[in-house]
Amino acid sequence: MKSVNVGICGLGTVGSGTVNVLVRNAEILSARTGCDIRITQIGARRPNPSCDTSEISVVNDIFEVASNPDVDILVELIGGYDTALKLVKEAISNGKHIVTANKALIAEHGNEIFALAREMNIVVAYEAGVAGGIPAIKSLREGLVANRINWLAGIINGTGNFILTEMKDKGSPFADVLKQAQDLGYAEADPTFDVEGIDAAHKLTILASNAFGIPLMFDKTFTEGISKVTPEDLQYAEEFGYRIKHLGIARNTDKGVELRVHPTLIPESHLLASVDGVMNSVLIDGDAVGQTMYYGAGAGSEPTASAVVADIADIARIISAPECAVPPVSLLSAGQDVSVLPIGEIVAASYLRIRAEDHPGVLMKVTEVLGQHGINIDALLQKEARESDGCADIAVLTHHIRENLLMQAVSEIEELEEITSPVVHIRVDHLGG
Ligand SMILES: NC(=O)c1ccc[n+]([C@@H]2O[C@H](COP(=O)([O-])OP(=O)(O)OC[C@H]3O[C@@H](n4cnc5c(N)ncnc54)[C@H](O)[C@@H]3O)[C@@H](O)[C@H]2O)c1
Ligand SMILES: N[C@@H](CCO)C(=O)O
Ligand code: NA
Repeated sequence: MKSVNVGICGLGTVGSGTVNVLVRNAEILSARTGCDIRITQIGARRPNPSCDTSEISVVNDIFEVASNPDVDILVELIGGYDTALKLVKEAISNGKHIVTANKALIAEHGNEIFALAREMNIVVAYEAGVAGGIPAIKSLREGLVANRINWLAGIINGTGNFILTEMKDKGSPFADVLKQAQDLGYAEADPTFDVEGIDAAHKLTILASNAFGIPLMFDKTFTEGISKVTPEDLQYAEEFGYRIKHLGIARNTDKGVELRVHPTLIPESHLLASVDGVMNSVLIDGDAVGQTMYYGAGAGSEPTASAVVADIADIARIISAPECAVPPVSLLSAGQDVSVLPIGEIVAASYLRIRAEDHPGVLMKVTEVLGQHGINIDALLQKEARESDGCADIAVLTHHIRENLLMQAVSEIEELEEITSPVVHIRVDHLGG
């Protein structure tokens, strides 16, 4: 049986989970891959009581792992950009295959990393970085390989989904729920990455690249977080028969590719609407298969380790198989330049929340502005004025409209003297329904 030697850098939440899964399931893994997969070295600043490393060589300097001749696969689980990039490049240059859970690194430096990997004939695998334990990348790369992918949409940040769920179900304050997610090891080192949609944009960039065969285009991904979603919006959405979810959406259109992350109203009857808590889900529409949907834990120690170890097993098979039997672990294609549709050009239905002074005729003025821009109202509700400020909320669902046109109407509504605060705008998506 061929030995495959693994070096792990970083022994935090995911690193310790990876050690535990590799050790606990060693027999199953060797039966399934035909390889003896063993951890030969760990690079860590300190031991982690969540896993037993007493029989493994542990060094402080992670760069020792990158140059260790007894390491075939370097597993990067330190997170962050600069050191991680240096480590991965050094390991590739030394002929080591890479497994990483670092979506920030792949989304922002992946084009450079893959170019180097191609030169060196090295595999770089990153399943754990996208939707944690869900085999989303593997599904796109292998299970759906026959399809032209039309679009995909996903709840791909566990922390954000956890926050929206707790706010809706328990009315819990934002800060308390975020603290809980941090304590459970779900949140990024900088939790604004979760809350402001940057983490989801990293993952969407990677999904879109795999789905459409395009370069990684994180800089062109439109990103809006959940920090401005209020309990009122969650409640009004529910009254309209919708839920608000933080979605990453990638669509292949005639005019260009849509790449966007933002809070989204989706019909309450849609399967994605019931994906709650830290769970993730990815919905993919392919021309042959139609829609397929994947659901599972998007974060956490062992769920994420499950994907890290799956990548290690894939690479073990590749390096132990005769060349003619190499399984299909492709690198991202270099792709060609593609145009990404500016957010103003997308055509979507929308939810607007307009806070207005409670005077006769205000509702008419608002609907008149919408009508003048050719914006059709699908549904509307007005709430009683609050005693505190004498203002009432008007919530509107519009029909599909190009976003630039809608924004013109919104700024005209904001100019009306009875409108006391900025209009809240959340996009609506029926997700192919
Ligand atoms: N936590 C999750 O649920 C989850 C899920 C998917 C992906 N990820 C990604 O996995 C990676 C690791 O996340 P985590 O949650 O395990 O983070 P973590 O903070 O728990 O662990 C990172 C570990 O790396 C160590 N480290 C950092 N720099 C180091 C260095 N130079 N030398 C030695 N050790 C160093 C830290 O001390 C820490 O123990 C990140 O890229 C993260 O985005 C995490
Ligand atoms: N912070 C991320 C971890 C998984 O990538 C999340 O909450 O989804
Ligand atoms: Na995954």
